[in-house]
Amino acid sequence: MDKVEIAPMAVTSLPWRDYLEMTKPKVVALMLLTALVGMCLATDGWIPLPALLFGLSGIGLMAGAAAAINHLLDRRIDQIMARTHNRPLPKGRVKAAQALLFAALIGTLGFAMLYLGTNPLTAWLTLASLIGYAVIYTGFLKRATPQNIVIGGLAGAMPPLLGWTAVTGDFHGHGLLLVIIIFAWTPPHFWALAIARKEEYAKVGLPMLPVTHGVAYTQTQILLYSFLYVLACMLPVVVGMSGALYLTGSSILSGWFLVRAWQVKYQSERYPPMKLFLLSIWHLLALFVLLLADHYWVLWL
Ligand code: HEM
Ligand SMILES: CC(C)=CCC/C(C)=C/CC/C(C)=C/COP(=O)(O)OP(=O)(O)O
Repeated sequence: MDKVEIAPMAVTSLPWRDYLEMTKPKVVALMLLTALVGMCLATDGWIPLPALLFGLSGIGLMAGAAAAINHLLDRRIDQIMARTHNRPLPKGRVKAAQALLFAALIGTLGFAMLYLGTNPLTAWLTLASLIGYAVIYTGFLKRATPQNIVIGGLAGAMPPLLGWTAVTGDFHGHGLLLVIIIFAWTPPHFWALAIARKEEYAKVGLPMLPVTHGVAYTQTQILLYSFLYVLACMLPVVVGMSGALYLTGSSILSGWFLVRAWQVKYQSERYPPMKLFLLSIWHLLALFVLLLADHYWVLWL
């Protein structure tokens, strides 16, 4: 019997994949983990189910909408850069109007879920984060200053606080402290990649730090922000939010990150910046899992 062959195009051109790609699903997934940790640390009991379900769905949908707007506004520069030229908009698989409609739909749905299912504070704060990333960072800062990701990084760092307020309906310094950790993490995370992609950013005229100030200066900044990051990682212990398990685990993680950041500065032939970019993602993930483990470990003792 003849084999029935499935044409590869039939698989690769499924439109939902393009829409999913525009939401930057892996980035949003890590953000949702940090939001979940914010929720868990906000309470000693169970997270109320509506806050958990509507909170995570709403934050995820609005972050996905912000990412889709980023794809829309960046479609022309994305077309030129090798890393991004295959994206749905530059390739014409999704039209600009479709992307806008998609972002508006999921963004509105996310806002409604947060407003009605959690509380107005969380809905407005998440909207502010969406505007911070999609409009202020993408539309303005990214093209204006090499400090773009330091300032714009605040929007991406917000999810733990959003998770916190989804549960409590109120600000708390401890939630803000988790934001500070991600805020300090963002420059080593992004500049490590920016060094590796320096030529591409220069080609499209984006003023990323390695383009405007050179690789050596960026490596120094990565090392300095890595010190800030490990200091920020100690804050949960300093304020008594986390205990011995977190202290032990995060100290090991911090030492490891500092050694790698030091190597990026002084031995980059042995440890290239792109490796630090990948490490940064696993590092933040491990750190937030530790915060969670420490929280429940202490409660169950
Ligand atoms: C302004 C702040 C940020 C900037 C400029 C930035 C930049 C980037 C860039 C350019 C990539 C793409 C790498 C590629 O396509 O190969 C990336 C990947 C990634 N980022 Fe960030 N990032 C930021 C904040 C965050 C935050 C807050 C998180 C999560 C808490 C995060 C998690 C990730 C993850 C998980 C990936 C890997 C995605 C994948 O492999 O598809 N980033 N980041
Ligand atoms: C509501 C809320 C929590 C909003 C946060 C939204 C969000 C998805 C932030 C992502 C941060 C990020 C990946 C920035 C890279 O953008 P880039 O344009 O520099 O990178 P690119 O060239 O890969 O697109």
